[in-house]
Amino acid sequence: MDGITLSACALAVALAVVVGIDRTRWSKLDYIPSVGPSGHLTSYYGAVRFILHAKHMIRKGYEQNKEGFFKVPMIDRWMVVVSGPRFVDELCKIPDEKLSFDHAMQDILQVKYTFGLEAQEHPYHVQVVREHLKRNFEELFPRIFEEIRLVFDELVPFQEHGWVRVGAYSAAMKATCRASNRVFVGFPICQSPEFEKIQLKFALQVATRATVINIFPKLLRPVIGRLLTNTPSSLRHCMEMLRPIVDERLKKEKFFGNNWPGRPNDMLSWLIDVSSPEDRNLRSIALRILVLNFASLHTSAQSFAHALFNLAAHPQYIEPLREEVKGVVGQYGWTQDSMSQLPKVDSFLKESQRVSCTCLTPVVRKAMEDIIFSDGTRIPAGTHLAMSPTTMSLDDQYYPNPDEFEPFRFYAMHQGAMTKSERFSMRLSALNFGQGKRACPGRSFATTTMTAMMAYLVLNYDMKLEDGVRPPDEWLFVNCSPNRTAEILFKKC
Ligand code: HEM
Repeated sequence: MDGITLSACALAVALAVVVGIDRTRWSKLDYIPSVGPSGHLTSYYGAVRFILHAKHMIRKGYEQNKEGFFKVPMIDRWMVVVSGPRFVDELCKIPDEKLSFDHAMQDILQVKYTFGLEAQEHPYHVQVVREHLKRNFEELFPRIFEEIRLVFDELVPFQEHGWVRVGAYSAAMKATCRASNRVFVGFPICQSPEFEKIQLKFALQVATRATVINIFPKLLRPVIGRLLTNTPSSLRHCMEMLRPIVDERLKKEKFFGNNWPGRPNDMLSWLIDVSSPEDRNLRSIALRILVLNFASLHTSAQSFAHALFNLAAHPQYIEPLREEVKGVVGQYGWTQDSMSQLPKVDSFLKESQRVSCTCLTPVVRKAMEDIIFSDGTRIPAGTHLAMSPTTMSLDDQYYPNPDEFEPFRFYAMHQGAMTKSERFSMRLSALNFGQGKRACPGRSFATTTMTAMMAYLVLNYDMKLEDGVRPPDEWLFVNCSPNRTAEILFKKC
């Protein structure tokens, strides 16, 4: 054996030992049923399969453990999935100090090396979404709707007769980015392609870099993390774009306090309002805008693109949706309140989220101490515990004909008194936005904005797919993106 071969063998053995030792840390979970091989080394085969086959693997685990626990292999750990009403209820009652959202995110998103711990340590942006955005939404809705109208009129140029091809994924991304940033940073920055690019790139890079860092053993992560981090450059770009506005507002704030005439009512002003003196600066505020776009953009845009594909694949539902929108908007106009009076559009969006989720495990928590469930199952400290509402939603005990796309099934459920099982089905749907104290604070903003976008489109356009067949989704781990290149045909009606 020559020197190079010998060194390569030594390196391979060392890596196998490090990796094997890393896996033995999880031997306390041996008694929980696994999907795929469960040996310290063989489980890596399952972890590699999980990259592209998470949906199938989690569904298999669920079929075998519908009311209980199973585990799925990730590259860096096992993730335990909890199923069935009894244990979902129990998990929901465990406080955040014991089952931590922040610590799970630190591991999954490698927060320390992607956007930094400061946004988690001083989460004043979450307070702003939870309180200010909700409180001011009614007043802001006309601006959001104006942006929706402008962006779709640009994206689907008028053509007198005939169909226009539009890339559904990029259209959904652009529309969502502009509609939400109309409230986050205001006009004209919300319409800047450069600003949009910074937000999209940051979100994608955080996800990709976190995935790469997580492939390496714990010992090497600080080194890899520092080599890969992109926050400084994204933050610098975002700061450059926001500098003129934020500097001016901070200057006025100093002279006039927070009530000067003409002060814009938007996310930037609210962030300035609630930040502590140490955080009231351009850097901290630009970081919060990046983080908020990270939390809101891909989730909303992907859900909306899924809904567009589902509608274009079932164009027979356009007319009943259009009738509903015509009636309500004709009577009340485009307001936040009128958007809450569109039960068929709402049902369509919920059903779309049920059959085409963006994330199989929207709720993940890290056990900060050993957690014991009522059947005696012990989840050791350090374990990631997840729920997969989408997988449960494909079970016929909660939804009849679960694999069928039935856009008005939620509408029908609301018509009469709900059964116990239907109430749980509604809960599964809500779990796509998380649960408890850490549930998504942007839920009503996201659903109202998506409702307004869908209502505007069905009122103004016919839609179809070239061959009538929904293009395949793109899976990566537990995340499901709608097809990024497929087009939908639109015709002004
Ligand atoms: C369809 C769109 C959306 C979906 C499916 C979604 C889903 C989620 C989920 C599953 C969580 C974690 C909850 C948990 O673990 O219990 C979350 C957290 C969060 N979401 Fe959303 N979200 C959406 C849109 C938005 C929007 C539009 C905003 C902002 C306006 C937003 C802001 C946030 C924030 C700040 C958090 C972190 C909360 C915290 O740290 O306590 N999301 N979201």
